[in-house]
Amino acid sequence: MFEARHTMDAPTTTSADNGTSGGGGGWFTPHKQPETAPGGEQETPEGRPEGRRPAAIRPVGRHATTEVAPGTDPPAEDSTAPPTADGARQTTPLPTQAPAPTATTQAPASTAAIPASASALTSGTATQTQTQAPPPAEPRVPSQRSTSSQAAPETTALQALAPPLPQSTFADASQNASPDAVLIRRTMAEVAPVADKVTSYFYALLFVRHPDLRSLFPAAMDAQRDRLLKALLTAAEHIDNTEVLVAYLQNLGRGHRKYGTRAEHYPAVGECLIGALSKYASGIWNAETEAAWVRTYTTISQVMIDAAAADELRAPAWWYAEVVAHDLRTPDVAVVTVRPDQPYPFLAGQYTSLETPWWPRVWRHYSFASAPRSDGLLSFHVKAVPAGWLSNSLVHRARPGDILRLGPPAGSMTVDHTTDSGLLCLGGGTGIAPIKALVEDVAEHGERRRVEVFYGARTDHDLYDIDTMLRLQQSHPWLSVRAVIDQQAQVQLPDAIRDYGPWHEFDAYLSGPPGMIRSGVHTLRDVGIPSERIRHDSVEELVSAE
Ligand SMILES: NC(=O)C1=CN([C@@H]2O[C@H](COP(=O)(O)OP(=O)(O)OC[C@H]3O[C@@H](n4cnc5c(N)ncnc54)[C@H](O)[C@@H]3O)[C@@H](O)[C@H]2O)C=CC1
Repeated sequence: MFEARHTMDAPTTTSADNGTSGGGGGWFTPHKQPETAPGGEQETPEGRPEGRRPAAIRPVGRHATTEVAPGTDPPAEDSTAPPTADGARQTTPLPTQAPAPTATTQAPASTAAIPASASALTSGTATQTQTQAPPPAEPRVPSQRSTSSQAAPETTALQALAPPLPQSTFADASQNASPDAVLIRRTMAEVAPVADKVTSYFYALLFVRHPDLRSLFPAAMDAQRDRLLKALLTAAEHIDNTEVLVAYLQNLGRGHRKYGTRAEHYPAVGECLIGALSKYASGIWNAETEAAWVRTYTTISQVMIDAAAADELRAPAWWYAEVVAHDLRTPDVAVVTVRPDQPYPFLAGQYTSLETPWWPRVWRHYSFASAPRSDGLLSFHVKAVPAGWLSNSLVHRARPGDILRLGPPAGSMTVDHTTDSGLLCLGGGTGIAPIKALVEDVAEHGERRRVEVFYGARTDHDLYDIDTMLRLQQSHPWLSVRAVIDQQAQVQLPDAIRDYGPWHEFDAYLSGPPGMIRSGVHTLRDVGIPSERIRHDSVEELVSAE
């Protein structure tokens, strides 16, 4: 289902370890190395480009737990427990209430499962402080195409841009796995039942041992704390799939620049990752397994570091953007238009990550609702969701003059202009935003490609952008727009296409809620569109943002 046309970013450098060298061959030092105090002496990297390689990592798992004194409290966190998505108060925010990481103490369970999607290593500016209760998880809007690259809407970690790695791409990855991959997956299987504990322990270790890194993360870690770990574990699990993984990690590395992530942070993360895994996979953990993780993490982090370094040469870590228009289309949907402080290059169909001044270091993904414009303005369709603090602030609080921050563009749900295939576009709710951008993109290329848009909404009142779409239809004879309203239609959005077609000559684009994406992929395959011609935002990412 993941299309193969995804364009990989050019390699930014020759990455250090390809995962096949000897154990501990990177700057990441296995636990058998003499331990040193946090921030103390570290192994000198060898044979690496100057300056950008991080220092040695020292895993701190069961072999190092005595370094964290029992009863040691992790760095202070907001004392106000963040509300959960359903409005309830969370009683165990992390890492504040996480027991000190020791060999015998378990961190509190989180709600996250380990293998998941995307990314966010750290986030936001370290200079801002936040005293309000942090926002709970919020649906994010992404758009990574089901291709190999990354996701939509960043979820996560190594954060907003951490495009989710398409799991299904690796359906057959278990066959012919490398020895390291076998050991990695064995570890993952071992920790799967205690994924929440691994997550909690990982962040507790990270913030106890490296308190300076705490300021890179949002005040509220409830929604985002597992993003980094998820991204790392997802990448590790697919370490054999070089092509897809490199693109994913490069995007992840670039996306982390806006959080203030630097090369020297990676060893700290690596040692805590190994520390958490070795503790909770103790039944199978041995020197061989640790060496595999060291090699794998070294490879992963080096690709990210190199991509970030290359990106530094051509783009800012983030853009400031002033709100210049705010159009409340329904009681809970706004079209927000911003003017970036400097040129913002992107492609129609991509998404960005967005931070408001009201929730520092909390980023969410939103797709660009227009193709690139000559005036440089960008627009987003934002729906205020229950308990979604960032989306509510964008819909109900943002006004012209407010300054937002934008991360880099991401996602590969873009139009392939090398073909003249028709485009079948399904947009559900605010998922119509990138679909509109794709239509504008086709129009600007002056091609006479058929574009068939199906726009789904719960009620006719929810068709907040139908006027725009109908205007486009009037202007372009090659464009057809059909509204599918749940309350009135016999079938939901994806199945509605069955009454039209044939579609087997079309490229398909899906954008909307995860359920729509899932059923849409099934329907599209069923009507004869091959998987490699179906593009959509990452379901993993969408799910993780719910
Ligand atoms: N704002 C943006 O830039 C983007 C938003 N998205 C995602 O789009 C979604 C939009 O949310 P809402 O507007 O509340 O949409 P919604 O929940 O009201 O659903 C919109 C329509 O999608 C279809 N649909 C929904 N669930 C379905 C299912 N299980 N099976 C088949 N069809 C289904 C129906 O036609 C429904 O009317 C969010 O998940 C958001 O993350 C995706 C890309 C961009």
